[in-house]
Formats: sequence, structure tokens, C-alpha cells
Amino acid sequence: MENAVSIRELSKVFGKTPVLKALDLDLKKGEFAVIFGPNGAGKTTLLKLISTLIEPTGGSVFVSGFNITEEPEKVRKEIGMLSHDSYLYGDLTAKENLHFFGKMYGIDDHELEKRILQLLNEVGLVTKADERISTFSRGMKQRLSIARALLHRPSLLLLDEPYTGLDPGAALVFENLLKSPEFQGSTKLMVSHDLERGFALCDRVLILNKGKFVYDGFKENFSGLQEFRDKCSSMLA
Ligand SMILES: Nc1ncnc2c1ncn2[C@@H]1O[C@H](COP(=O)(O)OP(=O)(O)OP(=O)(O)O)[C@@H](O)[C@H]1O
Repeated sequence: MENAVSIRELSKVFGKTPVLKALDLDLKKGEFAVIFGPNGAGKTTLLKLISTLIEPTGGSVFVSGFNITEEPEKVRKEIGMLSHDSYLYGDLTAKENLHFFGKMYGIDDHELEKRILQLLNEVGLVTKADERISTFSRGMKQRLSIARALLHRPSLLLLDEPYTGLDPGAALVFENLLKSPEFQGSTKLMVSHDLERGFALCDRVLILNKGKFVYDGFKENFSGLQEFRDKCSSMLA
């Protein structure tokens, strides 16, 4: 079976600074992997490369068989990204924002209307559908970002510190959506400093340190979070 993500010899240099160093990684369809690692390890850079926001210096990345540099539009349709940036437009209403992104993903009008209502409902914003998001609290914007990321039923979810800025209610909405039948089969790659939540959600753990993977293993190899901490804490510093 084709991998959801296939990375070979991936490198990224900013100026003269090598940030990612010849990374290899395969993610199987449906896998939930979390990347831990110290500040500056290159975690966000890796997600930005996979999502086509920046270009690699060397190596290759395939998402659902599409090369990120040769077929970026096809790659973007496969990906839902949730990060500290909301990627939302303050002058548009909640509904208009989702409409804009839905059209960008090529969802037809009838399906899009239904999908927008369904997601606004799921993230608890249906009564705010026609309000401009410049009036929204940070938590409400984060809820709308969740809807934006899931709008086109992406096969790959890239989650960069998704809990940052989520109030407890929105965090619960987020976790319930991740576990919902619709997204159970999607592949998830999450970057987090939150060992407890990251470890609880994932089935595979990766540690990135100074631009290299220094650990790659399955959660079931550990009896629990404490054993993971005991064995891996030196790699996280
Ligand atoms: N656009 C850029 N130009 C120059 N340097 C950059 C750029 N983006 C990131 N870097 C540098 O690349 C390194 C890795 O950054 P990155 O944000 O990927 O790390 P991270 O592991 O996500 O860190 P954190 O956990 O603190 O978010 C850092 O030293 C950062 O300063």
C-alpha cells in the first residue's frame, strides 16, 4: 500500500544554517505520529515543508504519492493544517471564511453549504456563522480554524502545537473530531511540547533533535508515559 507520507534525504538550510539534515520518514495511512523535540529542533520547519508552505533545499517529500515540489496543488488538497496561525480573514464572517477555503479546495456549492453548517455545528459556532471573525475571541478563532482544517476531508492532518490557544471546550471539540469516524482513517502528524497529550493520542513517537530523528518507535513499546520519560528525556533536551 502507498504511504501517506514518504520523505527521503530531506534537508532545509536557512542562510548558512542547516535546520533539517537528510531526514527519512514513512508514515502509513491511518497512523497517528507525534514529533517531540527541543526548541529549534526543526519540527515546525518539517511540517511547513510537507504542507508546501516552504521548499526543501534537498531531498524529496511525497504525500499520497504526490511530490510536494512538482504537484503542490494536489498535495494541498490532501492536507489539513492546524497551527498557531489561524489563516483566517478578519473582515469575513465565519461562514464566508469557510466558503472561501471550500471554493479553493474545489468543493461544489451544494456540498459546501452542507459541510459548512455541519462543521460550524460541530465546533459550536453555528449561532455565530454570520458574524465577522474580527469580533471573535481567540478561542472562537481556534474553533473556526479546526473547521477550516477539516473542511475538505483531508487524508493527512498536520497539527502544529494544536492545543496552543485552545480553551478546554475547544480542546475537547478537537479531540472528539479527531476520534470521529470521519477522521479515524486519516493520517495524523502532530508536533507538540505537551508530552502527556501527545503521548496519549499517538500510536508512534518520533523525537527530532538538531534536525535529525533521534528516536522513532511505537507507543506500545513503553508501559506508559513515565517509562517514555525515563528512557527518552535526554533526547528531548
Ligand atoms: N524563515 C526562517 N528563516 C531563518 N531561520 C529560520 C526560519 N524558520 C525557522 N528558522 C530557524 O530554524 C530553526 C528551527 O525552527 P523550527 O521553528 O522549525 O523549530 P521547532 O522545533 O519547531 O521549535 P519550537 O519547538 O521552538 O517551535 C530555528 O533555529 C529557527 O530560528
